[in-house]
Parts: sequence; structure tokens; C-alpha cells
Amino acid sequence: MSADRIETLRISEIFGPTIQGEGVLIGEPTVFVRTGGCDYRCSWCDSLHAVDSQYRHTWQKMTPAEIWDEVQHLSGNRPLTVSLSGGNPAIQNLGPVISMGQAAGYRFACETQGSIPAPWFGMLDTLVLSPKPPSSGERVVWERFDDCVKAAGPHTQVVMKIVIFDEEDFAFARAAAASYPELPLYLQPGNPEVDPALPVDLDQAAKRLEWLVDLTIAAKWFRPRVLPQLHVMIWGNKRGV
Ligand SMILES: C[S@@+](CC[C@H](N)C(=O)[O-])C[C@H]1O[C@@H](n2cnc3c(N)ncnc32)[C@H](O)[C@@H]1O
Ligand SMILES: Nc1nc2[nH]cc(C(=O)O)c2c(=O)[nH]1
Ligand code: SF4
Ligand SMILES: [Mg+2]
Repeated sequence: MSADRIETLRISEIFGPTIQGEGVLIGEPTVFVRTGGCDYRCSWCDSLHAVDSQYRHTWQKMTPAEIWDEVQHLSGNRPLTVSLSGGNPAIQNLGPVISMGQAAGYRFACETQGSIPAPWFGMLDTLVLSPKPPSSGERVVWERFDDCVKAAGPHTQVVMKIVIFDEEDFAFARAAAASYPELPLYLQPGNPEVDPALPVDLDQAAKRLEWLVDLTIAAKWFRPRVLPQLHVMIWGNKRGV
């Protein structure tokens, strides 16, 4: 094996342009690069096809240049925001892809749970940290989360986005928010209907959003922005949108 072998990444899917459906960049046109593999197993994960090793055969090994070519092709060479998601994108080296994109005027955002600080976080325009609440079955290691916040660069906007399924999750969000007063905060209701083969009940989705808005306002908690998953409202659990 030659020493200068080009590193490949495990990629579950590259799709778009679509709109960013969640959090601080909601509504913004974006191309998604979804990496394969995750160090977590959230009970309600809506992207299991990029997490569970049973889907590994669907992931492609791609070089940074191949990933960048696909982003350019999908975006028609028009600079936009590229959203790096997964799985946990932080377990792979996306630095070379970001370098290629930024040289062409593209911006980069990343969605991660905040369990692994990647050196390339410092290159990002937006770092969305989504610590997992109790309903996920995962437990946050806050020292690692701190490391992720610190890995951001001087030009990186760092925000926190928390998924809420129940009142225990809401209490978790309040405590997490209090520990990070400097981070803009986004709350989104959890979607329990994650089977891509089944339709999402939009009335139920609206009720979950109303429940979370009511809870937040009743607590006179005026810091977070409470948002739906806009892509779920439009396309349900369809993949690649
Ligand atoms: C699939 S994850 C991938 C990135 C990273 N692993 C993470 O969790 O932040 C992308 C976003 O979707 C959120 N998410 C996953 N499953 C969800 C569900 N069932 N309902 C609402 N949000 C969900 C995650 O919390 C995260 O903010
Ligand atoms: N449109 C759209 N918005 C999203 N925001 C976060 C997503 C994700 O799965 O990381 C996602 C996604 O898969 N599609
Ligand atoms: S951390 Fe993200 S990708 Fe991994 S299992 Fe949880 S929601 Fe899914
Ligand atoms: Mg998603």
C-alpha cells in the first residue's frame, strides 16, 4: 500500500439542492453530504440508513475530490451552503472537502451530536451541536461536548439544537441551555414516525409542535426558537430531500 494513498470517506448519500429543514439555517438552499457511521444509536434516529452497519453495503467509498465533484454537479457550480450530516460526520476527515469547497466560495455547516471534536470544525461557517436528551437512550459526555465547542474557529457560528420528545427531554434542554448561555438555542419536537416507507401524520406533527410551544411559553422561557422539521412537513420521511 503506497504511503500517499488518497483517503476515502464512507458516504451514505449526497443530495440536493433542497432546503435546510431544521434549526438556525431553516429554509436555506443547501446540498447535503450524509456520511456513513455513527458512534451513537439513538432510539428514535431518523437516519438509521446512515448509522446501522446493516446498511453499510449502501455506503460508497469516495475520495474528497469525488465528493466535491458531486456537490458541484448538483449545485450547477453555484456556491451555496453545504450541510455535512450523517451518521456522525465528525468521525471522518471532511477537511479536504471543505477546503475544496471554500476555495470555490461555498459555505459549510455541520450537524453533529457533539461527542467527537473534529479538527476541521474550525473551518466551518456553522456548527450545529445536537446533544441527545434522555429519550434517545444515549448519555452526553459533557467534557467531549465542551471540546466540540472549543474546536470551532473564530468564524464559526456555533448553535445548539435539541430534540424534545417528552417533559424529561425538556428539563434536559433547560439544563443544557443554562450550561451554555452563549449558544443560540433551537428546539424541535421529536418525530416518532421515522419509517421512510410510511407517511407522516401532519396533524400529529402539528400537535407535537404546539405541545412544545405551549411548554416553552408556559415556562416563560423566551430564549429558544421552537421550530418544526420543515422538510418533514413538506416531504414526510422521504429520503434524499
Ligand atoms: C440524523 S442526525 C445526524 C447528525 C448527528 N448525528 C446528530 O444527531 O446531530 C440530524 C439531526 O436530526 C435530528 N433527529 C434525528 N432523529 C430525529 C427524530 N426522530 N425527530 C426529530 N429530530 C431527529 C438529530 O437530533 C440531529 O439534530
Ligand atoms: N431538508 C433536510 N433538512 C435537514 N436538516 C437536517 C437533516 C439531517 O438529516 O441531518 C436534514 C435532511 O435530511 N433534510
Ligand atoms: S447521533 Fe444522530 S445519526 Fe447518530 S443515531 Fe443519534 S440521531 Fe442518528
Ligand atoms: Mg434528518
